[in-house]
Amino acid sequence: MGMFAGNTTSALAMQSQDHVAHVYSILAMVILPTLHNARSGMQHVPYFPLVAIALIPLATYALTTVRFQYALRVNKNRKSKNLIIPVVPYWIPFLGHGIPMVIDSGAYVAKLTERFGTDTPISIRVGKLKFTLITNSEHIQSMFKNSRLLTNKPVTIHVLDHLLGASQKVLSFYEADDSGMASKSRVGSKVRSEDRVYYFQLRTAHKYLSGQHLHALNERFMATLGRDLETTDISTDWVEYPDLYRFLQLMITHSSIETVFGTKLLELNPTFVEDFWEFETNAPQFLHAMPRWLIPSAFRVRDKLIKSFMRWHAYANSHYTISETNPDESDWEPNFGSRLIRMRQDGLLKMEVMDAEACASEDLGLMFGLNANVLPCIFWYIVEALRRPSLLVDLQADVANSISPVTGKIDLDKLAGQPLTQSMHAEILRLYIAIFTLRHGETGPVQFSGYQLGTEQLALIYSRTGALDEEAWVRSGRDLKTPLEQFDAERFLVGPDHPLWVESVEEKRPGEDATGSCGDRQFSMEGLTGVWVPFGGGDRMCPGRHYAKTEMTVTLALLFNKFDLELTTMDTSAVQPNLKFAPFGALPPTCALPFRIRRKAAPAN
Ligand code: HEM
Repeated sequence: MGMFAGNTTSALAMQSQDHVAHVYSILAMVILPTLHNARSGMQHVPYFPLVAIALIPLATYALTTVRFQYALRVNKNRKSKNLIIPVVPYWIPFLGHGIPMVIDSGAYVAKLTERFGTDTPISIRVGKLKFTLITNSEHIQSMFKNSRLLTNKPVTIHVLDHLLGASQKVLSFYEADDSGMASKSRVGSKVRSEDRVYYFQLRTAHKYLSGQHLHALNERFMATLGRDLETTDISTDWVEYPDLYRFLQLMITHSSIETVFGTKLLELNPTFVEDFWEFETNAPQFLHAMPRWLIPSAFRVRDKLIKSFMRWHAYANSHYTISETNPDESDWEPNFGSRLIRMRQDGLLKMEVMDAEACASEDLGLMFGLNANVLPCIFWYIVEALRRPSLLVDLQADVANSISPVTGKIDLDKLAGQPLTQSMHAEILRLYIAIFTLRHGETGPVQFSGYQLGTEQLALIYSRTGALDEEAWVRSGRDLKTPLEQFDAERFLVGPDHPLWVESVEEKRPGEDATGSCGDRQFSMEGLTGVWVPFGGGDRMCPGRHYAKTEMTVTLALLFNKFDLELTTMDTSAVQPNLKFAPFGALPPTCALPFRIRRKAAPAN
């Protein structure tokens, strides 16, 4: 049975009625005798305060249940306008749903979705915070259409504060930016154009992670990783390693950092890659706002990373003058690396609040975005291929089909458009990303699908909801030969006799989410908007998604081109995605996966 099967609004209403009946019977058992006793002077009995305290949760649950059911009833009559977002019943006043949200928010949101279905958005309370869970793909699309009115400010500030350790001055600076995301400041905003930090961050990321700049980054990543794999000391004899994830972390992160941030950051800070991954392992603890005294070594390594960035910024700024207007400025140079980094530095230094430490924590944030989600995805990309030898052969055939006859090198745009490679990439993200996307109406309430997101509410969209929602996938025209809990590299492929097959597939520009077609197989995302959301959505959708795809596909292509790589254990069932990292992004493996590797012998001649 589907994860959300049978969860219709009426089922929801019936469930609520059951709750109400249950609550009333408890109240009848506890409150009525208590009232009677109270009247007859029993309040002097020593356990009376305990009974009174016990009554508070009961009364709260009763009231919130009645309110929940009332909302459902009203919605039934109103059909599609001015609908009320029902608040999930809770027991403890003020705290609301805080305890399960703090313990494991991903699991709790999944549980609520399973219980209440996806027809109606539902609201939960965590102290003063009010979240609206949007689980229906049409509601999600409707919400993302309002991008201009929405912000992710509270999330950005939480990340800056707890993950990146930004100062109070920086947090207030972000808080004060009310200029919006359009190229012109919002009317009435007094923020200096140089201080439009949200607009600046997003515009810079979009500009320098797409088009010609993306092309340059892709090529450089391929060349850098190719060089690093060539020069690594793995010989033509088999060598065993205990942990594939660790091996990839050290190997790929180095190439990825050099591509985006240049060579000097790593030269000046030789332990940077190891430090970064130690910091990253503690990301859930930081994001749960754990204080320094509870995780002192995690804080120490973060302090070290901040100092590493500061040392590098000081060096690079004294050896290179950044200028956006300089036509000779190349796409990449060793001090600052890519244009993305140079243009960010340039803009950040124009913001008065951005001192050396603040600039360092900004780049730590970008470094996190660059690596923390991609590396686990690369790991699963390789492991799922190794688990199915014929899949690995087919993926390598995609690579072989993408070799340019002119240059003899992989044509990355062609590789990115191969249907199986596209489907593999989409499936890895579907299964191994568990991320909350949050939105907030910045200037007033926001309407979506007949509901209203109040200014005090945060819309919460969980990538795993759509990823595992059978009803939504069937609605999108897919037949689910493999259950959604399982991996299927061909999940996004359709054949000529499939209703989703498109006769003439338009040529798309590099970097766009193209529909790839090759022979009798076509990659199709049709009907999955709002269902497949690993990169968020709307105007703020991850600007690094195209580069992330290159990293995954190129790593597999180069690794298996240069090396033979085999798992040394046949039973990999213990290697599961670690849900401790939900809902913060990609899920690393729960345990180490041993493997062996040897360099392919050079072809004789
Ligand atoms: C598998 C890999 C990745 C995943 C799953 C991922 C996911 C996300 C998500 C969910 C968001 C928030 C989107 C929203 O709120 O709608 C985001 C934002 C962002 N990502 Fe990624 N990301 C990935 C890789 C990358 C890479 C490689 C880069 C950089 C090169 C990057 C840079 C960014 C930036 C700069 C933002 C913030 C955009 C803003 O200012 O709102 N990401 N990413």
